[in-house]
Amino acid sequence: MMTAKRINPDLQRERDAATIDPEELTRIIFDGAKELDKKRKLEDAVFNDPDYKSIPLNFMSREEQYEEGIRRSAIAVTKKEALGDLIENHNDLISYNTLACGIGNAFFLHESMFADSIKRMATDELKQKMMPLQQKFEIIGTYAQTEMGHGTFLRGLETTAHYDPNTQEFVLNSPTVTSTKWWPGALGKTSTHAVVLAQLYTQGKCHGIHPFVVQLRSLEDHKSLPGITLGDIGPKFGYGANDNGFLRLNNHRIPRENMLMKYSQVAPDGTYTKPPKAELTYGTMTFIRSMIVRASAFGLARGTTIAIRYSAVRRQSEMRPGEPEPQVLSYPTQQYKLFPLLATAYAFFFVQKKMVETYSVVNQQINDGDYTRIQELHGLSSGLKAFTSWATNVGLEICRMSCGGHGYSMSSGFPKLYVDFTPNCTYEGENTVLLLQTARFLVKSLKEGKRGAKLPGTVAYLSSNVTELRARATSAGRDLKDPRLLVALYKERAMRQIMFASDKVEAARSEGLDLVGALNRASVHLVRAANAHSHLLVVENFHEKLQELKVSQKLKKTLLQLFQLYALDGITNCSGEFLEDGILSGTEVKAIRQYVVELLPLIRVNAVALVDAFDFRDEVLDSVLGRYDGNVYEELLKWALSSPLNKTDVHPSYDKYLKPLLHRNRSKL
Ligand SMILES: CCCCCCCCCCCCCCCCCC(=O)SCCNC(=O)CCNC(=O)[C@H](O)C(C)(C)COP(=O)(O)OP(=O)(O)OC[C@H]1O[C@@H](n2cnc3c(N)ncnc32)[C@H](O)[C@@H]1OP(=O)(O)O
Ligand SMILES: Cc1cc2nc3c(=O)[nH]c(=O)nc-3n(C[C@H](O)[C@H](O)[C@H](O)COP(=O)(O)OP(=O)(O)OC[C@H]3O[C@@H](n4cnc5c(N)ncnc54)[C@H](O)[C@@H]3O)c2cc1C
Repeated sequence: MMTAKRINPDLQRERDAATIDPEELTRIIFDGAKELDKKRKLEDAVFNDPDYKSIPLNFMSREEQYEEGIRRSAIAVTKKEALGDLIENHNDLISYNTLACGIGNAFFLHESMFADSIKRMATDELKQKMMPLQQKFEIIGTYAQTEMGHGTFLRGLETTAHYDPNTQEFVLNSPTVTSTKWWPGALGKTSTHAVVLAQLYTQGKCHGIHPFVVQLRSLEDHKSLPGITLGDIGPKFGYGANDNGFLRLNNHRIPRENMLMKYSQVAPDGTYTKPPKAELTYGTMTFIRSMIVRASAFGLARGTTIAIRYSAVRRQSEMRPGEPEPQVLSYPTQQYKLFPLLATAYAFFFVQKKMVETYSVVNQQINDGDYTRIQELHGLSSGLKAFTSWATNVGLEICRMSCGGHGYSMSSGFPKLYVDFTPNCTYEGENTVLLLQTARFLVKSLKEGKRGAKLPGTVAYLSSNVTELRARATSAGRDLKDPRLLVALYKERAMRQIMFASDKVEAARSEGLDLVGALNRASVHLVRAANAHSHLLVVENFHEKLQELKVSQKLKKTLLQLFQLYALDGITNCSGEFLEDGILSGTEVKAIRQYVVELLPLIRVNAVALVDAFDFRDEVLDSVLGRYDGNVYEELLKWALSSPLNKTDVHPSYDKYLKPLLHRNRSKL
């Protein structure tokens, strides 16, 4: 993209009129001036490097995309070594890789799920052998769990690992077509190794799924090893540069030591020792789920940046004859589409920080052998992953449509943004399934709370009862814009939804259904309850952040408006749940609907500044509509002219097909 020469005057006016300093907010989003500086230096390192330049992805075939992804990912590994202090932690690494690899990081799973599984679950000996190879990129790993027949139901996986005490090896097989490993990223062509999840058999008994490190390809010529059949699963909705793959195993032998045996073991004679907690095998998924909350915040921030900047530049429909056409951002309906999403992006930025903090604290406890909070972490990460990724998924499509026709062009950046984001709702646990996991934890917590047990932080409110919650809400006063009241209202709504779903579970139980059957019968209500709980966590956390942040008064006021918009708009979207138990009256819901509309012009003053604060460089945004300088029309024309179809004035198909058609009657004339 060209460097900005002149800023579009409409966009400049928006920036001049803002009451907040976007930089103050950017520092908060990126955890302070030092971290922000590091982020920007990383961006400079990538975008000033000619090795990272390529033709736009949209003009490449899938094979070219794959090759370009590998090229960039490979050079990113070598260049990263020269960046020293700029890459201090996992977040820096993700940011760097996302920037450098651009169209798709071929080694994401190598550096996340493959490495994390080994770190988390391997014996010290296996760790010492594998980690240096992994870290120096002498091998490339992926995480092969999902099969053609099962992704969600892990206990139903069919791949087998039979222990042979004579050779002290596991023999791996894919016994059916449906047991073919299917979907793992970078499995088809790139990876040399995988953590493979398989049903463990020893001494004639099945002990359920366990992870094994399996070499797939030769480290000399990259050919697949005997007993291994590998390939790419073909083109997908998005992720064109990634070789999501399939894997079949045919009597493939691996040494006993390649089982990840920190928690469960198979002794040389085949004796099995079970783990202290079966769920420990699932830890790597919890880790990525918590990262998806972060990806949701960034995804929605990116969508709203494009849509709001473009809406400030786009003028349409003179209201009265002769009047200048207004910026579409000035229409209340356009504001109503976009500003609640802007507020949501901020709410998600704050909640992802909480998610990451909680994950790191509980994960440390798990490493130290304390498993008391493992269920809470699972309930929290599953709920927030599902809640935030669904909202972002829907929000991105609203952003795209708010850009009218130009939103449909690849140049808008939306098609790639959407197709790459939407699998966040599916992978790492399909969202409905995850909300059911959260609900299971909520129902249990409610029961324990009633028994007087002390509940962990995120569900502590379930040890109160609705009368207490109602009394607390009333004591907060009845100013419907008061954050304390809004949090109390969300709390009561969540509690009531959880109680309702629990009652349905109990009713099914009293009809004689077992717990699983009862949970299944009540599952629609349970999903609603988990959703309401996750919504509450986002609202409550946003409120806590408002109180903690040490910022200028002007920014505080704007953040408060965003909080109010997020919370009030959320009520209007689920008003039935607030009305049915009298948490709010019909008159109050109507008043809230009006407050939402009244907040829109207040946010409007700072809308562009609020998206500028997300600090997306044009190269990252990759959108003609969302450019910082707002020079949309000139760049749209340039973009179209660069389309390969425009390389020649007359396309070769003219001679092949059009000319014979157009000229077919000429000889008869
Ligand atoms: C600058 C940009 C910045 C961007 C930033 C970030 C970028 C990040 C981007 C992310 C990109 C990600 C790419 C990832 C690629 C995808 C990888 C995959 O999909 S890999 C494939 C992913 N595949 C999937 O995710 C598969 C989904 N399926 C599953 O996880 C499981 O089958 C299940 C959970 C649904 C059921 O399991 P099952 O064994 O049948 O269990 P039951 O139901 O019978 O419950 C038994 C007990 O277990 C308990 N428990 C369960 N889980 C956990 C846990 N994690 N922990 C603790 N506990 C857990 C449960 O609570 C219950 O307890 P209790 O009530 O008895 O006390
Ligand atoms: C882009 C992409 C990358 C991926 N990368 C990897 C990877 O690297 N490694 C890997 O191992 N896997 C990977 N996966 C696979 C992914 O993890 C699974 O697709 C995911 O876990 C969902 O499982 P499924 O496909 O079996 O869906 P299904 O479970 O078949 O879902 C289909 C429908 O059934 C419903 N459903 C299923 N079970 C229940 C239930 N118990 N109760 C109610 N409803 C239910 C779901 O809600 C959904 O509506 C990837 C997938 C994608 C799309």
